[in-house]
Amino acid sequence: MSAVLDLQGVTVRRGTTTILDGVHWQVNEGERWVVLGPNGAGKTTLLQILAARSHPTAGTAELLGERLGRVDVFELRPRIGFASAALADRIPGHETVRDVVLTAAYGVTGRWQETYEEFDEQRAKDLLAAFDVADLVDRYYGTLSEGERKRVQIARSLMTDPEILLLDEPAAGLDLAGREELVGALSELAADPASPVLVLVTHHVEEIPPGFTHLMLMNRGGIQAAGPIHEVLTADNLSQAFGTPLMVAHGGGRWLARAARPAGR
Ligand SMILES: Nc1ncnc2c1ncn2[C@@H]1O[C@H](COP(=O)(O)OP(=O)(O)OP(=O)(O)O)[C@@H](O)[C@H]1O
Repeated sequence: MSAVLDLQGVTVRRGTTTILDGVHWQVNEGERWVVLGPNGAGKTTLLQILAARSHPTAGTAELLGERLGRVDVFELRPRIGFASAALADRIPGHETVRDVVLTAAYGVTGRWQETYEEFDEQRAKDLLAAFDVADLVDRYYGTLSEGERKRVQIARSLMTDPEILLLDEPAAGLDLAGREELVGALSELAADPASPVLVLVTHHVEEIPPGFTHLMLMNRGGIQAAGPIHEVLTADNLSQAFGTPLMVAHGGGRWLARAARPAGR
């Protein structure tokens, strides 16, 4: 069985700066990955490659068996769901929630003159229901709370029934209740065998939904450690990646991290 994502020596340079430095990484069918790392580690740059929105400067990236540089990215992108703050910023505030989700079928963010089948309409409704926002279907996107927007964005990213789903900091900006609801929804997504391969980027171990199976810890454009989450998410690995002594605890399917030495001592 070939890997769903296969990066071999992926390097990204911008000018004289090396942002990703020889990344080797494989993701297989059924896996649910968290990518964790400090500011500037290269997480967003990595996701841009995985979303077929950027090419490596060196090395090879195979997404769904297709090598970047040898494939029409416009055919590849609908097979890869992607939700990020940058994409969300392009959604017009006057778009209805229904259209925000529906327009993903054409890979656009504003409804124009496309026609949609009843099948598309039903799928959009089902996805909104799956993320508990079905009752918002006629609301304008610009009137939603941040938590509601995040759920709509994830529903949108699943509209094309992708084989990979990339989520860039989905809990950023949410309050505690909003974060917990989103973590619950993502945990259900992770548990569903019909879900695509999931890759979730975050800065915080508290945002890792139960059911995520693997972790890649990034640091300075490289991989600090990668593998099954219970092997990789250790105090030593986390402390090295974030450059400060940290402790890690696990319970009830959730993770928690804090300074190894309590503040003030
Ligand atoms: N076009 C560019 N030219 C020069 N440097 C860049 C460019 N794009 C990104 N960088 C640098 O590459 C590094 C990695 O950026 P990236 O956004 O991938 O990190 P990140 O892990 O997503 O960070 P954060 O957690 O803060 O979002 C940063 O130091 C950033 O300043």
